Amino acid sequence: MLWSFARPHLPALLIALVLGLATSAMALISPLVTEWVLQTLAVAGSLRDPVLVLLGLLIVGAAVGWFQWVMLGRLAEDIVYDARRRMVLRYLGSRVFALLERSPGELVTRVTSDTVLLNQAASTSIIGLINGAITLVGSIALMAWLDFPLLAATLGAVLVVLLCFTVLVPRIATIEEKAQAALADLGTEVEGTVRSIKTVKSSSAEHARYASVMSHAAESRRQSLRSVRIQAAAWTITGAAMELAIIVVLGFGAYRVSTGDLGIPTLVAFLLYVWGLMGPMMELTQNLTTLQSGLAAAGRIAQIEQLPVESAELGVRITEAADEGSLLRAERQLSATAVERRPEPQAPEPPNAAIPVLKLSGVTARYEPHTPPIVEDLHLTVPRAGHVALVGSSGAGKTTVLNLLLRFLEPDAGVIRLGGIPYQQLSHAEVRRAFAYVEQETPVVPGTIRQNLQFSNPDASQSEVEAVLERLHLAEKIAELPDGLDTRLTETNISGGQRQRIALARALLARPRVMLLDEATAQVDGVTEAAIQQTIAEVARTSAVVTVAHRLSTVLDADQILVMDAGRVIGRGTHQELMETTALYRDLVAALRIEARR
Ligand SMILES: Nc1ncnc2c1ncn2[C@@H]1O[C@H](COP(=O)(O)OP(=O)(O)OP(=O)(O)O)[C@@H](O)[C@H]1O
Repeated sequence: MLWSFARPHLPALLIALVLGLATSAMALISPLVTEWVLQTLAVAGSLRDPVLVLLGLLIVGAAVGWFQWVMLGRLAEDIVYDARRRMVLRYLGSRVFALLERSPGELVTRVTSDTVLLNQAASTSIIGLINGAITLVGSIALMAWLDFPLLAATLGAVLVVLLCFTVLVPRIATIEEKAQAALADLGTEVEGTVRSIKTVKSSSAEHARYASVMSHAAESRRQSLRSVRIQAAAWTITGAAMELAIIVVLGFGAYRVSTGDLGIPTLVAFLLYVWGLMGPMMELTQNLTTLQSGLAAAGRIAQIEQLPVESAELGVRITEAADEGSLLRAERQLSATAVERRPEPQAPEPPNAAIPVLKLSGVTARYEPHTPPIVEDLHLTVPRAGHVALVGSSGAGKTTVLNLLLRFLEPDAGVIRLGGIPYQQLSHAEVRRAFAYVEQETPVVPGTIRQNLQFSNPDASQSEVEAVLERLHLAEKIAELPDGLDTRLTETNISGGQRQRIALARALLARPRVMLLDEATAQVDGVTEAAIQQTIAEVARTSAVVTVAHRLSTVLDADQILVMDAGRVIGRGTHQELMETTALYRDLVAALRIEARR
């Protein structure tokens, strides 16, 4: 899996490997040159040549080392960038409720921190492992050439390290996985606490939240500490084994020098190799541990692939980084959506204006398979112009109808038609292009107010934007902000009602065939209420408006009202008709009257 992230960067990886090997080769030559220096000293010869060679090795080694470092850095960043690109595409292409089911904190950590663990594993440590292994074998070969008995003593120590690897490395992998999962949980906790900070404070629940977040922080610490302990053990054993090897070589070598079997220059060169072995041994230990964290991260990143996507074109493979095709297809699909969204300025009326813009026939839908349907056998016709209001008690399935219209949810049975064409024959983008949607909780989309207003119609002109702002009584407020329309929209610089009006302005600028409005259940201020009412009335003259109505004024104005109860439509008609025929409607209206009077 890890290799699949590295494979597209094979040429860079190979160059970095060759450079690494060159650096290692130079490090391997140094002790031999040292032996040469010592031997030259013993015969009182000129030191010029060996010293020049040593200097040359130093300079070339430094230059190659620097270049390799930069190359590896770039490679690592390329891998992260590529993985992030794939993940974000997958998020944007996935089915809405599959994405919403996962915690935002977790989705964020996958893109931000898991990718960083991955990059090192897929670049530096793959190369480090190959390089370390080759250097190790090279050192051992050169040591065998220098003195075989001394090598046998050294290998004893190397064996200890290898044994330690086989026992410890699999454990590091398991623990790393747990440590990263604990980190993601912590992310989820912090994110949720910050998001609900007002509720937390107003309920004096800081302590409870603090305890909960800190218990996750403690768990993360505990898992990371376990990982640190094992890594420390691996490092200590490696270090101690190498120290031991040096002592053995020193003692045994000194004995062999005293018996005349070994020259001092050879012993020094051999010792330098044993010292030099430290490098590759440590490199191997380090890289194996990094590789384990990377593998755990890659596993978590790969889970993103299980998010079901809306269409095959958006099915970006995360672990098949070499599969550039899937990535380009998804990017093309997204940009095609952006192009399609631009409304045609004078869309010619289709020849048969009698065909309703939306028609739902016998639609049944559920969020999870094998659960009771949330909407059952729904029939609904939305004419090309006019206002259809959905009313009903909480949980009746009104928002679910909007989810069906926007194709966030697919029906289990029945057909939805847009302008007479079944949804199945249209792409998700083609369906959504017909709509503008104002959510109940009007979220802040990251960006400036201008971007928030224009992202569904980037071609809207300045005068159109100004006109819409004027109409929704927002112009004055926006003029007061430090950067006007270019002020970043935050949760605090705009009030809830103003944010709703911004969402409404965005919907108006999109000039949709159908405007969907999920009214806020909470009371909104008078200005916003009047703006909503006036907007619905104006838009409904030329196009369709479907509202989930929570206000009396909205209900009274509607041309057609559907009363929903437990997923079914139990009454439909005008206000007058329903007052006479439907008891639940009378109750609802009575409740709204009380609300309105307050
Ligand atoms: N993503 C989801 N997954 C599973 N069940 C869901 C999901 N969204 C809504 N439901 C369930 O569907 C039912 C209808 O919800 P829906 O939001 O459509 O009701 P509503 O009529 O709009 O209510 P309200 O007026 O309170 O917003 C509820 O029982 C809810 O628990």
